Amino acid sequence: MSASVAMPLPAASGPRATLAWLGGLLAPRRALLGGVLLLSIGGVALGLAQPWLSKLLIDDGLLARDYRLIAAMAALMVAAALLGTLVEAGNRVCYLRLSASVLFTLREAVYRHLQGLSPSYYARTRAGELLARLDGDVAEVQRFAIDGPLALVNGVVALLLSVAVMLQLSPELSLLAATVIPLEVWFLRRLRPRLEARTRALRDRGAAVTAFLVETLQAMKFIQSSGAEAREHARLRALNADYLAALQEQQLLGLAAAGVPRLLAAFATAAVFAWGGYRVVDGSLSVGTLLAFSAYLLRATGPAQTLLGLYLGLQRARVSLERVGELLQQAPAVTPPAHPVPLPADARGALDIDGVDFAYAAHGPLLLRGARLHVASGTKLALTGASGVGKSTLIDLLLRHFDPRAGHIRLDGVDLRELDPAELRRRVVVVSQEVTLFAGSLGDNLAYLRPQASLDELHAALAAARLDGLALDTPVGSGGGGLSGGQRQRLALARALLLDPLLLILDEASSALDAATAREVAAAVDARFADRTRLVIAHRLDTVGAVDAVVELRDGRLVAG
Ligand SMILES: Nc1ncnc2c1ncn2[C@@H]1O[C@H](COP(=O)(O)OP(=O)(O)OP(=O)(O)O)[C@@H](O)[C@H]1O
Repeated sequence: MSASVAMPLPAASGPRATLAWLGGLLAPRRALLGGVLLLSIGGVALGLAQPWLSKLLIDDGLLARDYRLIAAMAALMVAAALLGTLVEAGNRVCYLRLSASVLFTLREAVYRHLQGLSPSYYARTRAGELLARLDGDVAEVQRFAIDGPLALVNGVVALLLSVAVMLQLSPELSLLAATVIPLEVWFLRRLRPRLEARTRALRDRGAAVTAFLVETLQAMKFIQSSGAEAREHARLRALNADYLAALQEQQLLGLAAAGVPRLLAAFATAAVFAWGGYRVVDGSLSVGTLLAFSAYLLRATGPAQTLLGLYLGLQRARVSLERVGELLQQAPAVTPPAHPVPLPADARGALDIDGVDFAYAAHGPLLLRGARLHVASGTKLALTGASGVGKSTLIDLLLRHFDPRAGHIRLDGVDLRELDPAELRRRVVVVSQEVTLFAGSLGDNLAYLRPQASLDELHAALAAARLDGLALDTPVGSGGGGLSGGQRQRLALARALLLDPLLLILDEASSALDAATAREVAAAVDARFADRTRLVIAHRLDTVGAVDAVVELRDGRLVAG
């Protein structure tokens, strides 16, 4: 499963590139896949031995009244069934291990890729849509990646073996049974494009329902306060109706896909019995041969159906491959350097913003143009600017969520593009207005950025952030449920107090606190980080304590305030 990280992503879009990528996924599991294939072929061969044994039992044992042969054949049949069960059990175990390892690797690889995408990507993508692709589509791809080769090998082997035995038993009846094949091929060709289109529609509509649920469940309080429950209920009903329509169409096609070949197989069997029965009556065919032939025909229609199902499964998997492929083709906003430069050992948090241009869209208007600022280490700087002028964007640039279009940002003389992003984000810490908390205890959330912090450190951080009224085991709901807005902000500040940043950025970090508490917490933060560089964004500068300088972001430039 460790192959996930090193696994290359498809070089190009399209099902062929993604299939090649899947081949790469299976390559390290060759041995397990080979084992599963061998065991299933063994199972198929053992299953196919049964009708042959019954033919021998009838023709050479029963009709020839050879009791020893009858006993031997009966014993062989039991042995074959027993061995078949053992082989099947071994096969199940190997199959489960193989498919779980492929599923997890695939999901981890896609998740890892998603971890590298920019905040802009998440701003425009629905979480439920991602969930549907990461869950349903990845599972569909995995099923096909494993079941595909297995069904193919099993189906082909079983079909070839059955056909070989049938030809051996009666070439004439074999030819008769084969007449339905061209009809099946014609039917499948007509069905394929429709099935693919319906499957895409079904998966898209399923994802729309998931996206709706994820969004509205998170916003339930707002929906209740807005009295919008009936409207959202109606939206769900409409989405469900859309889904049902797509499901019905897809199921009907699936029914036709299975039903028509079954009908054709019934025709073939009827023809074989009619003609074969005539030959038995006129004495040119033995009863045992006709019975064995019809048993093999039945066994041949099984694999034929499997191969058919595989062909249709390929259409379904292609849709999911495309949907997963679309995620994988999203390029990360920034590329980590191949050979990162470490920060100097005596780094103190000197920040240089040097002629930085930035725009969100490739050809969009510049939000920052030639922004320039030098912040000496240990300085506490207030950053102001009108709403929407780009302050949060500048912070995202400092964390290297994006790269500037022109110019450089340096921390202690090293361009951010040359640093290992993980090291950068350990040393540049942002406490923002939006506090991210996970379901768990207060202590878990506090220690999230530094899990090895001692209990004493955790308590000290809580006290400094004026949160000492709360115990570490206080339960916290997802999104911080159960805590007040001010408590959440103080928790985020307490988190920062546990860290050792070179540059600490407070982006409206105490906006939900009353002025007195905000000043107290600011004093605690200043005492803890007196020698560190601090960048403070606040609408009310009187709550952040004394600052060394004020800088305003105006018209894309940084000017002394
Ligand atoms: N991911 C994004 N993609 C495209 N445009 C964006 C994105 N994020 C922000 N913007 C736009 O960039 C501009 C600057 O936004 P930013 O959040 O940096 O402003 P701000 O100064 O922090 O505002 P505020 O003080 O209101 O928080 C805004 O016009 C915003 O609409």
